[in-house]
Amino acid sequence: MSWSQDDFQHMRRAIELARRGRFSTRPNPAVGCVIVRDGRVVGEGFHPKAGEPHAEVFALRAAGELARGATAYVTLEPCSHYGRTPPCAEALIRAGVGRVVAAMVDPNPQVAGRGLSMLREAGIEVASGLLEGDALAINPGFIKRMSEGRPFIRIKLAASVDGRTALANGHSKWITGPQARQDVQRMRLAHGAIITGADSVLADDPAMNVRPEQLPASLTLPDTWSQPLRVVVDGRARLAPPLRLTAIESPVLLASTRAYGCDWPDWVESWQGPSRCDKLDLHALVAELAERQINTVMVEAGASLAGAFLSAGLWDELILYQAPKMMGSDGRGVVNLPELAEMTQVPEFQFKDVRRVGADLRLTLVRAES
Ligand SMILES: Nc1nc(O)c(N)c(N[C@@H]2O[C@H](COP(=O)(O)O)[C@@H](O)[C@H]2O)n1
Ligand SMILES: [Zn+2]
Repeated sequence: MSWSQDDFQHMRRAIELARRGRFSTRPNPAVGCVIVRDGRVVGEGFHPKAGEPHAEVFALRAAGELARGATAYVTLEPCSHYGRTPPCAEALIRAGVGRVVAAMVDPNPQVAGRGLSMLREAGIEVASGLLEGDALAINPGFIKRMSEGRPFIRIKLAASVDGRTALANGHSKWITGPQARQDVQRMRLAHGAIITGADSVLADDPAMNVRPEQLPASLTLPDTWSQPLRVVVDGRARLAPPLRLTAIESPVLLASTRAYGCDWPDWVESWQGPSRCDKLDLHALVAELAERQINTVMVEAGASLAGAFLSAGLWDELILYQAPKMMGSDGRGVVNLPELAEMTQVPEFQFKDVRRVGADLRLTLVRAES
């Protein structure tokens, strides 16, 4: 498929529009649409929130009669099904567009190519795959859940340059600087759930929420944003109020293998899952989160739980903030892994991105290519 300079320009704009919804559309994907007639943009739209119209509908409304014979650039294949809203493919056909360019096929099994087929069958010229990599990068969680049935899991770690997270006596505040901590706030916003462990809650009494006043000033929060679900892996149900985490009125899920002997506020739900090797089965927890339509999960946990997610293969991206400090070999390590006897057993990663955040480094690692 060959694309013109104009095609690239309009799809780039559609991607920019899609990104406006990235903090508010979950469980839906963030999608953008641009309608162009005779080289002139006649309509633009993005999906702001699940339950509200899709990007194509906003763009068609803006274009009105000018949509007839126009080209619609959409970052995701137009939908073909009745979900919370009617099919966009039908709306595009009714509006009489002449050409539809999609960046990628919708991995939702209810759509999966049917939207593009409907358009083709109606005589519309259809092309797909323009700036696909950029479109894939907007919705990693939606794509993961639709194609593999589990959320995209990001493990966040913070350590000194010698890989320590705390002194031997447990003191750990603060390893990274204020800009790295602000970066974590921004990252939390993009996740449907944040997971931590009971040990971290008992040691640090964290709130685990997004604090808008701590977000970068350059970031405009849409009115429709929501707090991520805060999840605590508390296998033996050791937690009890009062906790900062449960005092803040936004959803918390306490995941354990047994019942609690105490009462929690209405916004705190306890969920009992199966155990595996005497611990809460993390596969079952992740499946439960997918069932609850959580697309992206950030694990912000201590060395044991982070290591357990890694060892179980339940991860897609590792974010490691490294502070220019040394805490010495008596300090605590960043992840616990089972004892390894051979170098061939050492888990290998590859760097996807390395950048400075204030005084610290932020390393993004993914699985090594085999
Ligand atoms: N092409 C397209 N544009 C949008 O703006 C969208 N939000 C979607 N989403 C697809 O439709 C499903 C959600 O449908 P409802 O909002 O429930 O009607 C979502 O799972 C995607 O497959 N697609
Ligand atoms: Zn749609």
